Amino acid sequence: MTVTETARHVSISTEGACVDFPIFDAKSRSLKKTVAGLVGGNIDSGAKVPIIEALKDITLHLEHGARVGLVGHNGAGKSTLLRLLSGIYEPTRGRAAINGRVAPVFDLGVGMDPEISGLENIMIRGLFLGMTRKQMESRVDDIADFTELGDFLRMPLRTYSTGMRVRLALGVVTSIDPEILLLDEGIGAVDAAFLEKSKKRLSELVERSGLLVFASHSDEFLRELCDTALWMEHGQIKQQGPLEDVLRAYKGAGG
Ligand SMILES: Nc1ncnc2c1ncn2[C@@H]1O[C@H](COP(=O)(O)OP(=O)(O)OP(=O)(O)O)[C@@H](O)[C@H]1O
Repeated sequence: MTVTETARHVSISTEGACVDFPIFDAKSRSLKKTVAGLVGGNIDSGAKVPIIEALKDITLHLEHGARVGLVGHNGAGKSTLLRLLSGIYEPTRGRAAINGRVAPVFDLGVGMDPEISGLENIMIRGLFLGMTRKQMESRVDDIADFTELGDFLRMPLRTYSTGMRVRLALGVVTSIDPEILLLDEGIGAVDAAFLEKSKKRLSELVERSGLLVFASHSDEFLRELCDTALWMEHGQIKQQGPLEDVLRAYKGAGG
């Protein structure tokens, strides 16, 4: 597919989209005692079954070229929004339309098999992220070099430390060519030197991708990858605009 064709159709639109989670085994007494805090989505305890309103009335239009950072307190709805934008969650109400091939990178370890080797996992993970076998075959050597895992690449993944797994996953993720890249920060486990090395590859990945939405608690990372931002609070969009404006407002509000 040519760049122009990609540019023409890559987009995400949502209209009044809501995502609710009914909780069937909640303890009603302790819920009544709950005081409203900054953290988490809204809980509607009026109904028979309490409902967590993780996302409420999300109206959003993102086009090719968008580089959007997601900020907000714990439980504000960032991960749920990424899942809605990826098509993993259908809106409970409202609508969401996604045009383009999505690479959801929420959990770096997802799609990894502990019983097969690092090299085999590189292949499997690449296919899961929408690449073809041929594309992965031409990239596997480069990924293997990047991870610096050497002979461990022939060992089963279950023998890896957490940081080693993240190296492998980051190697694969940063080698793909996604139309829509949805990224949840999960890279804390690698050592500082490797993180520095990953930044360049991450930036290049973002440049190659048609549209980026990146949920992160790190200003530094957001500045590196995004130019606009969306501030989520209690499942709603509190502010959307240029990255620095949104960061300033969010920090000013105690974020
Ligand atoms: N599978 C689920 N079942 C029930 N409630 C959920 C589920 N997933 C998310 N929630 C609720 O939805 C709200 C939003 O959660 P979400 O994970 O989207 O927040 P977040 O902004 O990504 O938080 P964090 O920064 O802590 O990762 C929270 O109140 C959470 O309790």
